[in-house]
Amino acid sequence: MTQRLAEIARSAAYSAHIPAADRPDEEPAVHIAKTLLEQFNINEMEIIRRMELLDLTQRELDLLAAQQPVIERKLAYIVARFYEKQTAFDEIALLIGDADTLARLRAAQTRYIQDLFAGDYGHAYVNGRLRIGLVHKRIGVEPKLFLSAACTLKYLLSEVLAHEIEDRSTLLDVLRALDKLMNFDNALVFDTYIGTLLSAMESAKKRIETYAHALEQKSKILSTHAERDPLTELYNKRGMTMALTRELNAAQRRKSQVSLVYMDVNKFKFINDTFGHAKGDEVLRALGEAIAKSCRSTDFACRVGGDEFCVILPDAAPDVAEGIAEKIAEAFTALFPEFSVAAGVAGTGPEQFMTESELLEAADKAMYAAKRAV
Ligand SMILES: Nc1nc2c(ncn2[C@@H]2O[C@H](COP(=O)(O)OP(=O)(O)OP(=O)(O)O)[C@@H](O)[C@H]2O)c(=O)[nH]1
Repeated sequence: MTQRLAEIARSAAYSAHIPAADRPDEEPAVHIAKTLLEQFNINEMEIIRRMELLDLTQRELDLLAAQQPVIERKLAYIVARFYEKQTAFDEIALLIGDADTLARLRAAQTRYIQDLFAGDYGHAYVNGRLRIGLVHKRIGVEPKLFLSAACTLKYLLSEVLAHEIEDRSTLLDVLRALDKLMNFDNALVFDTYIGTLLSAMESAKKRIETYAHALEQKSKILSTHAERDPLTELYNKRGMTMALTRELNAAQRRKSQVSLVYMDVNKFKFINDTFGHAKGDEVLRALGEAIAKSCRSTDFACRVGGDEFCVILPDAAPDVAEGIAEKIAEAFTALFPEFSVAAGVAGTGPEQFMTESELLEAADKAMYAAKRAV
């Protein structure tokens, strides 16, 4: 390993030796607080590895640095020719867009050419190449356009070097070194380009996940609404049907009973007609509350339409359901002594089972029988 590469390796080994927490320049894991080198995990060892992969030696780097005076003399010419060639492509001219941008790009390109022959290919150099990838991604320069620029520049530099270096063997060595260094640079540019693309995709994915979660919550709320009666907040007919089907299936599996209380307000039409619709609503809400308070959390209190209510009681025999119906009726009459409710009960299981509609019909019939008996 040459002297400069050995120095880089020593400093990498030194920083790897110190625990992360004790390293003064160690940044917290916040993305924005990290340098590009840190974000892309490029340390001294990585720089050396990349150079080794391209067989780019210190001798070659020194050879490039030795060409600095030649390049410095021809710098203005190279930059001018470079933009002449690049802006001949419509899409590149369009991308550059205006004179100010062109002036900024000229300055950046001048610095890059100087860097190529400055002899220092450490941290600052690599950081500069990574930044180019980042900027190209941000302003939307596609890799094919970047490669076109890299090719144009290499051609111009080779042309100038070929003109200035008389010794053919030295010229070939310099051109080979230049080729390797520019490949080293391009790999860094592409790494940042791809890395930036990936993090943009990652953040888009996160945004989509957040959006999907919000949608899921919203659809849960909507489907809850679809099963609820807005006046009493009890299950509506749809919610009742779903719950009854589910509970009958579960009871058949468990070989248990399901009972149903069916009830309505006696002469509700009269209440509406005499005291008004608002009073009718108040009575319905009160009955809904009385039902909800009288049953267990595993029961389903439902308003199936108009003044008709029902309670599904899983794991309950009809006599338990009778007790609940009485409790509801008492709670209702305590609120409205002048009004009354009628209730009917039916049960099914644990061996033989009625269908949903048979059970509903049986409870409804029992309710009408009770109504007639008053
Ligand atoms: N206030 C109010 N009335 C409703 C609502 N939904 C239905 N109704 C009314 O409830 C009444 C139900 O009347 P019926 O089915 O004849 O019941 P009823 O008068 O109690 O008769 P019986 O059951 O035989 O005692 C109808 O007048 C409907 O217009 C509601 O949400 N609010």
